[in-house]
Amino acid sequence: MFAMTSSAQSPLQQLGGTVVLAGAGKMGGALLTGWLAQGLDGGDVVVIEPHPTEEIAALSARGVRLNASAGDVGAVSTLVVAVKPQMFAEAAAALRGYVGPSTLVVSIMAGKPIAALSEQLGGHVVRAMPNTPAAIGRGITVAVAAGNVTAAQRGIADALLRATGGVEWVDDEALIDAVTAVSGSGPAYVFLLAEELARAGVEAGLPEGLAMTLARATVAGSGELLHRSDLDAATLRKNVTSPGGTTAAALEVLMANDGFRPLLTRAVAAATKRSKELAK
Ligand SMILES: NC(=O)C1=CN([C@@H]2O[C@H](COP(=O)(O)OP(=O)(O)OC[C@H]3O[C@@H](n4cnc5c(N)ncnc54)[C@H](OP(=O)(O)O)[C@@H]3O)[C@@H](O)[C@H]2O)C=CC1
Ligand SMILES: O=C(O)[C@@H]1CCC=N1
Repeated sequence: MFAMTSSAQSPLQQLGGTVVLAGAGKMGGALLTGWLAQGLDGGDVVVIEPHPTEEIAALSARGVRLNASAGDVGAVSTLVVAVKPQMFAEAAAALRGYVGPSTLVVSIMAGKPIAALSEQLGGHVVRAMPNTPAAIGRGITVAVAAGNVTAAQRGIADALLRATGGVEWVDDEALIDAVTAVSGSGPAYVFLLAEELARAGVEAGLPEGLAMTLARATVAGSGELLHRSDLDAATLRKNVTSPGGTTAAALEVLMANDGFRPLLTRAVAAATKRSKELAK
């Protein structure tokens, strides 16, 4: 768990009303963890979730209200929509009641465009794409605001998203499909790398437990080095690669014409295409 800032300094203390989180699954739950860790008062949060985990249900001890009806919630400053895009049409019917004329709606759903959100929910829409390292304050989110989002609302969205890591604002909504494919889905590619590195280690003769320990520590340590270093990824890679050594032998395979580049290009293209399909 990352450190909590003092409540006096947290912009999450000044959101000016209730935050409703619809969908407290893997990503919504990660965001909520981040908000509470960064000083958002549980009493300012309502979670709408048909099947809450024990962890989410236990947050009632911190004042979080679970499945409070729209009529009981009062003025909603912000509705964060974190249900699956395939569930949105069904969810929207119930969520509309939480949205007033000046409610900020922050959607993290893959694919769903601002126009669909505005049409189904009303309010002032920010479309955002976070990723699961948000749970430890190390996420990265890209956000785009509808034309009717006020500067104050943009500040609220920024505070909520920044509580879980970095935030990049863009003006062009069309970028979000590729963003989803790179950083939204990206953690899965990195975890797959850890899985496959361990598997390849076992094939090279390592005991399974040791192979997983090495793969996990290598991916995590390399990620942390990339995070902390001023050097770019290519330079850090070159720093591992002794001339005529073992890394050069491996990179010859990974950087071949049919290697990592075309594979990742195809993977990102497939995810981008899927994001566009989810718009419907
Ligand atoms: N996972 C990730 O890494 C990322 C996900 N996203 C986006 O976040 C959203 C959620 O994804 P993820 O957390 O992975 O999915 P999950 O299935 O883990 O979470 C969605 C949650 O919403 C609940 N739910 C279903 N219907 C409703 C409803 N009508 N009202 C309120 N809650 C409801 C689901 O309950 P039940 O399971 O019972 O149906 C579930 O707990 C998606 O739109 C996804 O595109 C964005 C960035 C990254
Ligand atoms: O797989 C998905 O559709 C979601 C969006 C990005 C990460 N998970």
